[in-house]
Amino acid sequence: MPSLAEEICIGNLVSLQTLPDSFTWKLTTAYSDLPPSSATVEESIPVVDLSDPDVTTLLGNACKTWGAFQIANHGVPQDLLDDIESLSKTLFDMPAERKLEAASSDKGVSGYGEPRISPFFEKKMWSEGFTITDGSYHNHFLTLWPHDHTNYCGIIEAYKAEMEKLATRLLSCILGSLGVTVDDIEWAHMPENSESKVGFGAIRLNHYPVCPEPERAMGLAAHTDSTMLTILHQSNTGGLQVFREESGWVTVEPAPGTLEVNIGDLFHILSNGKIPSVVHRAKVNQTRSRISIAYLWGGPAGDVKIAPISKIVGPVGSSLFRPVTWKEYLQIKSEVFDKALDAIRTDNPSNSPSNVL
Ligand SMILES: C=C1C[C@]23C[C@@]1(O)CC[C@H]2[C@@]12CCC[C@@](C)(C(=O)O1)[C@H]2[C@@H]3C(=O)O
Ligand SMILES: O=C(O)CCC(=O)C(=O)O
Ligand SMILES: [Fe+2]
Repeated sequence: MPSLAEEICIGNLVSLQTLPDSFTWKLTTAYSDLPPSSATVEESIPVVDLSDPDVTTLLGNACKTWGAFQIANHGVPQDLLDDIESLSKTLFDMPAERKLEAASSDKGVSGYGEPRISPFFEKKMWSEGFTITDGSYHNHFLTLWPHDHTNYCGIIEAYKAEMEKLATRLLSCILGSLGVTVDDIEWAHMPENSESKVGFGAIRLNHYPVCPEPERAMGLAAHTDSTMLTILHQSNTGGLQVFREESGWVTVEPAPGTLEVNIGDLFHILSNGKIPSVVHRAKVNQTRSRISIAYLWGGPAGDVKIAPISKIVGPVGSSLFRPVTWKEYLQIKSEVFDKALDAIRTDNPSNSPSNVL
């Protein structure tokens, strides 16, 4: 019987020459690895310069076509990106036993561990990570860095502040491309929600160690983020792939100075389906390990319901999704994973009151 450290920590597997069966994926299911026959040229997601005068149109097109894009001139200081990347490296370089002292509890999400989506897959993913959803990372950091935790906590706080600023800016540009403003979001007018119109979701530090057989392994399986949007910083090693029906899996090469943005399920709901949430995954590498840092921008806190923006639905249109709170949506996602959007669709016969127990 393997110990918890052997069971959970990919750090113990890097010396292996072959992939254990429990980590070997058959990549023939839902999203094929092969490009569709219609895909002719090698494609890539757009890089949008945020200082471009046409930024609203450019972001709108990228969102509608891909649900993902890279951004240049985003204003996040390079030093901060370097700091959070080196914080992540320091953490993942620790021995398995040390990392496990900061493991997320059985019920909790925050802390060190496997990707949260792991239970939905038969095979294990070739990655480890650390999730920050609340203040509990202070205690985890104190355990990991007894003498230096204040410094590391400061990096997280500064990162959160910069990312929130950037996410808010992106939200207003993307809404602009749909002909609406933040004030058209119904919950934005609620006085009790004035402190934070969209809530913090999570920061996920991901580590993908060198892998003996990358073709047969999976770093992070295909998923959409539940968020409004996710801002991703990837180290200089590629691995992120986004899926588009017409193109198949497309690798997002890390371009120096850029950040990658994924549209999440909440934005899909707000836009009444006009903007897709992007299916993405992370592949691994035979010679280089990889770090990525995802800032997952969540929904509004508490009882506030998220629903398609009325002005986008229009006077005669119909709302594709029923209203849900962010907490409720995360719960649905944790139960039905990739069927979560279907579970709240108003035109899905299995969601009609007579079919809901
Ligand atoms: C706020 C959240 C989004 C997330 C679930 C969580 O409660 C905390 C972890 C987040 C994350 C990060 C990696 C990918 C993802 C799908 C996962 O398994 O955990 C997302 C979740 C999500 O977007 O649903
Ligand atoms: O590591 C990556 O490139 C993807 C990470 C990701 O999708 C996530 O953390 O949600
Ligand atoms: Fe993701």
